[in-house]
This record gives sequence, structure tokens and C-alpha cells, in this order.
Amino acid sequence: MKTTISVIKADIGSLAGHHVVHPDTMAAANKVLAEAKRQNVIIDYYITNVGDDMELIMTHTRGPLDTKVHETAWNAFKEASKVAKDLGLYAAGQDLLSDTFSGNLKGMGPGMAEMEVEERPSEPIAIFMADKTEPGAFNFPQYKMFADPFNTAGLVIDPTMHEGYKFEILDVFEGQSVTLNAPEEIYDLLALIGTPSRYVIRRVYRKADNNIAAVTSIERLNLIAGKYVGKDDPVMIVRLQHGFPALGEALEAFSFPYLVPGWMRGSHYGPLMPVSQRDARATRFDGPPRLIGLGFNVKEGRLVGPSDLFDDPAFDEARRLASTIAEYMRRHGPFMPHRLEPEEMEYTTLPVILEKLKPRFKKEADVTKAKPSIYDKSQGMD
Ligand SMILES: O=P(O)(O)OC[C@H]1O[C@](O)(COP(=O)(O)O)[C@@H](O)[C@@H]1O
Ligand SMILES: [Mg+2]
Repeated sequence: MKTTISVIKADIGSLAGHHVVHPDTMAAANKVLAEAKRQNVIIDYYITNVGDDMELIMTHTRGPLDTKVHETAWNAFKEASKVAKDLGLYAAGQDLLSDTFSGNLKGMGPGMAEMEVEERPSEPIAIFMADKTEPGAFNFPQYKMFADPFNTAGLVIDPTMHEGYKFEILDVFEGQSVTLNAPEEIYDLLALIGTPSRYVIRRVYRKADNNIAAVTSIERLNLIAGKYVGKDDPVMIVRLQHGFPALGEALEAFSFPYLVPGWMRGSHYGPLMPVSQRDARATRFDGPPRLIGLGFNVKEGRLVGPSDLFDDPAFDEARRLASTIAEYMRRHGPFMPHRLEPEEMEYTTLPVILEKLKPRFKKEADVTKAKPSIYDKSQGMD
């Protein structure tokens, strides 16, 4: 049976700032999804949140980018937004960039990861959802899961994984993609995905049979809207076991709280902290960036589960280290590299400040003007 798993998320308003979704808004979304299930638009669903992002996990047989499924999600977010407005929640309706739904959710604000799979007799999946970061934040763990044998033992010892995986990488600025193979092209792969603000791993396939292994949301709201409209908190679906990473290999990729951009005002680097569902609230300095993971089995479209994957003392050490790193980064205050580089900041007063100070800048005769960029060949660097 071919089943589509659609994870669609949006920030439609949050309680007491940008830190947690209000349960009444989830109840409003639940009504819409329950009705869609009754009308056989979707087979099953689960609603959750990480921080201020509401996450709709749905299964159906209609394939990705289906109008009815996307309209269902849109209506759920709209209804939830109404409640958010009624309760006076902060940034109510924030991620819904358009007033009317037209065809599908592409470019309308919500983020989405969708995959169509030929269901195996047992189809275990993990869904990872993060708040206060961006889609490229999943580059690092996807590399670990699908290309690093120090993380994923199966790459070496499981014959069904040994051939490796293909990574489809999207250049979010140019809107073009390239597919690179691991292990043979890992140096090229790392050269791109090491710049996660621009090159985002969108899909991973098993090389042996082209089977889809992982999908990540790629929406960067600020690029769509041309201004800051919230961070593009990402979601990712990963297939598990029997030729894909074992559950523990997928989770192992998050045992190191690596630095991601986001956190306060979408403008700071901070450690990605894996937490249980009950700790999925962005508090200290609106963070640190949080990650939750839910494990399901998909059976004829039914979502069996979930299991709260990071609700486990085995991840206490990762959380402790994340807290230590958070403290270390915070001590830098407004200085880089805690604060993002100017091009990546979601907010900036810099142009206004530069304009204001323009008359006060004076030429220094003894200082040579630098070339604009060491990367710009037209400037005659040799
Ligand atoms: O300027 P405002 O409206 O107070 O918004 C600031 C908020 O934006 C944020 O960056 C929003 O984060 P999200 O992307 O998770 O919505 C928060 O860190 C911060 O509180
Ligand atoms: Mg958010």
C-alpha cells in the first residue's frame, strides 16, 4: 500500500511570548482534522507542538502537495488562529502569509515535509521537529545518520545499507538542487551542507533501490516574505530499520548538541537541545533551540504511537552539555559568533545606524581601502 506522511507546521500564535502553543488552539485544529478523517480526506493524524509551532502529522493516500490535505491543514491553522486571536495570544496568525488558500501550501507560510512510501510490513518512522532554528539545522544529523559510520554502524555492517545514500541538496537562494552520493562524494557534499543557511538537504534516498529515506521541510519564511516573519522552524521525517538507520542510529545523531542559528530573535547561534514533549518550550533567551522526536509505526495509514523519543535519561548528558554551551554562548552577549553574521540576522538595525553615522565617518589617509571580498574574482585577487 502507498501511504503519504504529511507533516505540516505553522506558528499561529503563542502563550506569553513565543514559547509555547496554547492547548485551546490545538483543540481547534483537532476539530478540523477529526472532520477530515471522518470524510476520508486523511486516514489518521496526530497534533503536537514544539515551542510556539503547531505540528500536524497526517497520513493519507493522496500523495504530496495534495490540495485537499493542504486545505485541511490550512483550515486547521485558520481555526486555531481564530482562537489565538480571541485569547489575545502573541503573534496570532503569524505564519499564515496569505488570506486565501489556493491549490497548495507552497509559499503560503506553513512549513512541510511529505513523503510517499510503499508501506513495508512494519513501517517504523521518526518525526523530528525543532523550534527556534531553521531547515539547514537538519543537515548535520542527516549527514551523521546516512553518511557517517561512526554514528551509523549499519553503513558498515548492514549489507542493505552498505552501498550508501543519495542526498538531494537545495540551494535555497537560487531555487536549484543537486544530488550527491555518499560515500563517494562526501567531500563535495560537506563543502555544500557545511553552509546550512544556503544549502539544505531536502531528501535522502537509499542508493541501492532509490527508496526514500528522509524528507525535511525547506521553507525559509524570510526569503519568501522578504522580511522577518519568524524563524523557519523545521520538521523532518526519517524511515527506520531494515535498510534504513535503526531508531537508535537516528537518535544518536542528536546526542551532540551542535550549534544552530536561530534562538533569540532568529539572530543567535545556540546548541540544539533534544527534549521530551513536556519540555518542548522555548524559555531561556527564547530557547535554547529545542528538538523533539516522536516515533510511530505506520500500518495501512494508521499512526501507531507515538513514543516520545528524547524522554530518556540517556539524553540527560546531551541536555546538560547543551545548557553549558548555552551559558558559554550567552556570555558573548551581542558579540559574534553568538550573534549571527549580519547577512543571516533576522532583525537588523545596522542599515539605519550606518545611515545615521554616515556624516560622522571620515576618510583615513593612512589606511588602504580593503577589496570588497576575497571571494570576488573580478576584484583581481591573485
Ligand atoms: O519583535 P517581537 O514581535 O516581540 O518578536 C520577537 C520574537 O521573535 C522570535 O524570534 C520568534 O521565534 P519563532 O520563529 O519561533 O516564532 C522570538 O525569539 C522573539 O521573542
Ligand atoms: Mg517557532
